[in-house]
Amino acid sequence: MAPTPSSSKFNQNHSIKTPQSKHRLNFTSVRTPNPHPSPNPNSTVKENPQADHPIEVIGRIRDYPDRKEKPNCILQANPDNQTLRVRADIGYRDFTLDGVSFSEDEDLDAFYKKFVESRINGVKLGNKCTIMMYGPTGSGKSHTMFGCSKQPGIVYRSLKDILGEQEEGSDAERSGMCTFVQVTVLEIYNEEIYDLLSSNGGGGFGFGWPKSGNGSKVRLEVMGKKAKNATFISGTEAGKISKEIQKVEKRRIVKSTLCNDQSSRSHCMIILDVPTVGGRLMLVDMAGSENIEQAGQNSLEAKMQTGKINQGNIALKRVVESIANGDSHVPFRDSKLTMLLQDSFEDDKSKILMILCASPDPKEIHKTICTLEYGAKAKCIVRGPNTPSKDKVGTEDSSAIILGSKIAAMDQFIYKLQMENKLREKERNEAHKQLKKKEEEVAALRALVEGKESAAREEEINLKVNERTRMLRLALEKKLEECQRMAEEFVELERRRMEERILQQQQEVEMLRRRLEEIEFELSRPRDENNVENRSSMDGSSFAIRLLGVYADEDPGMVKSMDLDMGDQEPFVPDVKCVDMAAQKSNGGILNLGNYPYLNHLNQVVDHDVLAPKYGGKVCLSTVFEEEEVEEEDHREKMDDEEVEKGVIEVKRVIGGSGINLDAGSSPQKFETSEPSIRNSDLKDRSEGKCLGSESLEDVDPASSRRLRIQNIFTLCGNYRELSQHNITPLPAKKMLEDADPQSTPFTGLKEDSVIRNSGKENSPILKDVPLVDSGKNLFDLMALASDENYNPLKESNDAQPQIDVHVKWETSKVNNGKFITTLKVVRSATLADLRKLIEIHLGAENQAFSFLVLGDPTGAPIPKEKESTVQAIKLPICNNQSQGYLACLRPSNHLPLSPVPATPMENKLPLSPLENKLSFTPSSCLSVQCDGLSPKLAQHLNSTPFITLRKH
Ligand SMILES: Nc1ncnc2c1ncn2[C@@H]1O[C@H](COP(=O)(O)OP(=O)(O)OP(=O)(O)O)[C@@H](O)[C@H]1O
Repeated sequence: MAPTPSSSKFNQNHSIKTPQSKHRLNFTSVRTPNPHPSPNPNSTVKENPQADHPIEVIGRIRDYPDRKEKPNCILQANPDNQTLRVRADIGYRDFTLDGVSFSEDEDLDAFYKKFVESRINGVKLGNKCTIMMYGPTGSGKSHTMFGCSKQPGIVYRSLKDILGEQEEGSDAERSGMCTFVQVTVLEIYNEEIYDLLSSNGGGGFGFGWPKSGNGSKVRLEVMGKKAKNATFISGTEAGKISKEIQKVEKRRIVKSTLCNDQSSRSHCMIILDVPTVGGRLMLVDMAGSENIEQAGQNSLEAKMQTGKINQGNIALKRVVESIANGDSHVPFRDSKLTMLLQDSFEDDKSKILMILCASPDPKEIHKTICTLEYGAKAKCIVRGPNTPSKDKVGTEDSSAIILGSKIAAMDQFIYKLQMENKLREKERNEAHKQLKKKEEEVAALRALVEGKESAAREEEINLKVNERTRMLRLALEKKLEECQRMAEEFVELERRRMEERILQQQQEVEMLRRRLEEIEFELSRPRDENNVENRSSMDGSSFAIRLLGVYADEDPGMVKSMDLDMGDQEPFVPDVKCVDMAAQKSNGGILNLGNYPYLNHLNQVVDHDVLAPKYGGKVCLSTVFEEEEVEEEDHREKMDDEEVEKGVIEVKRVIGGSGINLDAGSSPQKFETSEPSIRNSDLKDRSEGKCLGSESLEDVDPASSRRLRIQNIFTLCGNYRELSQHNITPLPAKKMLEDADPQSTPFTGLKEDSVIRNSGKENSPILKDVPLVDSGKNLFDLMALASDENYNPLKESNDAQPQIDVHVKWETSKVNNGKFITTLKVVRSATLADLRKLIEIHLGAENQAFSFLVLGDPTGAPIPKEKESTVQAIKLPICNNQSQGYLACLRPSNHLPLSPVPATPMENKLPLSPLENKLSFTPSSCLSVQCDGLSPKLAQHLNSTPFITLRKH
């Protein structure tokens, strides 16, 4: 049997110190300076400057060249290459080592030269060195130790380094100066030591090499700190020995696990003795420390196997901790591995290089941290000085030495902890500073975002805002006060105006009342005084004569009904609606206003049902003509029994000037009167052909007849009243005409031949070309003329006086450019007063205040209104145009508006009754020329005669 290295004669010179001998580890040959001098001057370290770290720890971080996507590296080496930082999501942790190597940066060759070569050189000089690979499974221990096909590992490189490039039979070998080595390869599996160089079927060196890896392994016993009877190979050629080692390497028990396809299930120990110098190199490839479940070892055998593997690792851990702690007992014998490594820890010349293999994979972080913790603890082991006299001293001295060594180790450990603490504190301070800096930046950004850069600026803005708000509030209050004052002034002004108007209207009402009394007085005179002769002799007032004639008892030709409703409350705007009877005829009873341009916008049919409730309770004035439809004079006799189609001409004042077409024939029963003057009985009489003149009425009821007259007159005298409901019973026109006295009525000669014809010219007013019978005809005459569409000028000219044309225009001034108004056809005897009436009708408004200018007059002065009735139209200057008519030049009065439109919007909103409103706009001179035949008071009263509705029979 080949001698074991321990039994080699080269090792006889080395003293073997065990814990039992109480000798502490001490290196004397290869000593590295203490990198951490004790800060404590009283510590034993100072007293023992020889204190040394027997274990050096190097981190070897593997690489994953085969992976396409490399994992994020959780390990980072500091620039000094002695601190390895493990980064995690929650932070990091630093481990101080003697060196760090990343296989990505340094291949095995570089790693070897950097961290291993120096130790190998020491072995060549006779030192003892133990290089052990420690780390979790799959971390690259075997790879680092044995290498791969491309690059050899530490075993082969060290062998080569120790033996050099020697060849067999060289001069050096012949002279005996060459170096040779003895190599022993052991496997510790399941706490058994197997000799990988020996097999049951083979011999030892030269002849005992196993032929193949399949041979059964020889189990060895441990004797002391060595494997008893272990086989070794010796030689001087590195190549040969390397090949043999490669062969036995394959004999290791390898198993595929979840962590590693080729996981080493055993610890492998290669012992290289250099007998010539006494050097010894122990290379230990430990099995991976692993979690049983994680490794997928579920079977009992696998679990026991893994447990045994871990037993060696745990025992080694305990040994390291025990030595680091300075325990008096170091549990070397807890495992076969530690038993064989005892010399490495105890021999002063022995140096341990622990290579911590780790993975940068974040999944392996837990194992990596455990490995680094273990290595950091091993690095702390301190070996005390080996005093020459220690063997001689007694037990007490040895104890003192041990205690001193322990104290020194503890001091060293404390110092290291303090240094680490300081380092941590420094890092914490730096982190705190950075945190503070970041917080300041965040606060500055937040202040910038929120616009709170400075409190002073904000305060300034607030002050400005407050000042501005105060100024605005003051200005607003000032304006409010001003508005309030203006409103009060305006209200006061309006109130005064109202009062003035009320006063004025009261005066007018009083005046009307007096007029009424006068009229009553006149009407109450004896009947013989009211005959035509007497009337014609009364101041030549033709209008009064006609008025009385109209209401004379023997006037059967016309029936006028005038309703008076004293409860009128609605404001109304002057607006005239004339309904052409002829148009009604041709239109089947429906009145057509389309021929009247100024009423075109009013051309809509309004149902009486709509009007009845609206105007039923108002003060109304209406005169209704019921015209018999007579086609020819020869058929008059036959028409007595026929139902006569009736037309209604109504002139209304309606709010807002809305136009109305009345279909009088369609629903005459809706025009029921509320006045006794036109009762149903009266109407019934009418339908029977009786004349409803004053005389007939008096026959029926003298009191009511009188009342009717008074009301008619009152109505004529100027109240603006709204048309109300009239119940019109169709009357045979012929009967009415027969009953009428042609001598006693002013309408004699008018009949259906007297018309007001629409000339059809563009912009022609309704009363254009109106033939004026004579200057004595009043408005009734004129309107009666206008109601006949069958006007024949030739016939008229035969029955009446010859006519003249009067061209009416405004006087040229700054506000009026002499606009032409119309041409009127009047009889030669017509006066300017008659012209005035026609012009006012033509203009469609009653407030047209103007004066006639006699242009031939050298003064050019206007003719006073009182004299208009005395001046004939033929006195006007002759116009030189083709028609050879007369020119009536009108000068608008300044004090009255040319338009009936209210001057101010407030006038539309006056909170007065219609009567009050109307009085302010009542034209004072509207009909003055017509009143020449009456007393001044009556004439004045008639000036405010309202629009009327005529019913012609
Ligand atoms: N630095 C590296 N570069 C390239 N490949 C490597 C490196 N380290 C390890 N490997 C590869 O990883 C695999 C596992 O490595 P290895 O067998 O050395 O791990 P181990 O620590 O010995 O595991 P176990 O304890 O289970 O034996 C091997 O295939 C190996 O070639």
